[in-house]
Amino acid sequence: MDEARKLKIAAAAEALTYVRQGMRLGIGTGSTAEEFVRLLAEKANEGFRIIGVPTSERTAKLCSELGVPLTTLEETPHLDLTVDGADEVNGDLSLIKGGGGALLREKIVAAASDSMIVIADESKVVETLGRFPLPIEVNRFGLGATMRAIELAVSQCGLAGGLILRLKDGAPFVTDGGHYIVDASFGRIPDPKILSTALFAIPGVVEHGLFIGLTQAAVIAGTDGIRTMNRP
Ligand SMILES: O=C(CO)[C@H](O)[C@H](O)COP(=O)(O)O
Repeated sequence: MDEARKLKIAAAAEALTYVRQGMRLGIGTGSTAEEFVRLLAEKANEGFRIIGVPTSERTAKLCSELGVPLTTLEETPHLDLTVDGADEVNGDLSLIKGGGGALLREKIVAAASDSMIVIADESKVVETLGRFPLPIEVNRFGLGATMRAIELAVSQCGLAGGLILRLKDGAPFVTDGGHYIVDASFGRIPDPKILSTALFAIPGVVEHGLFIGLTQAAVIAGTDGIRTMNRP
C-alpha cells in the first residue's frame, strides 16, 4: 500500500474514535472519506449501530455496497457528526472543498450536523487558502453571464485568477445536483468571508467550496503521526 493511502487510513481511523453508538452521521466524499466509509462499514457489520447520510451518489454507492445503513435528510434532518475530507484546511479550520465535485451536498450535510471533523493528510494544511482552485457550483443556465459576474465580483474583492469550467471526458462536469462547476485559481484568498459574501450575491452561483465556521476539528495524518487541530 502506498504512503498516501496509509495516511488517509490513519486519519480515518482516528476520526472513527469520535463515532458513538446510535450516532446519525454525515458521510463525506473523496478518497479520504472513502477510507472512513470502509472502516465504518466494518464496525457496522460487527453490529455497531449508526446511520449515515451520504454527501454524494458516489459515497452512497460505496456505503450500500459495504453495508453502511443509510438515511436521508428528509427522514433524519438533524445529524450528530459529519466526517469528510478537504482540499485545503487553514489554521482557523476554514476549508476549500469540492475537488470531487460534491461541495453542495457536503455543505448541506455539514450544516445539518452538530459538528464536523475533517480528515486529511498534512499536504492539505495551508497558511492561507487558495492554492487549490476554488470550486464554484453554478446553474447551467446563463453560464457565460455568471462567469462574467464572478470575474467582476472577485476583482472587486482584490483577487485575480483564471476561471475554468470543469470538464469530464471532454464535456462539462455535471454535479449530483445537475449543475456545472467553475474552478477559480486565485493563489491566495486572504479573506474567505468577503469572497464568500461576494459570490453568494451572484444569482447563478449555487454554492462555493469555502467552508467557513463549519468544522470543529481536523484530524491530520503525517509521517510523524496524527495531530488534531481544534477550532480556535
Ligand atoms: O471536497 C471533496 C469532494 O467534493 C473532498 O473531500 C476533497 O476533494 C478531498 O478529497 P480527497 O480526500 O480525495 O483528497
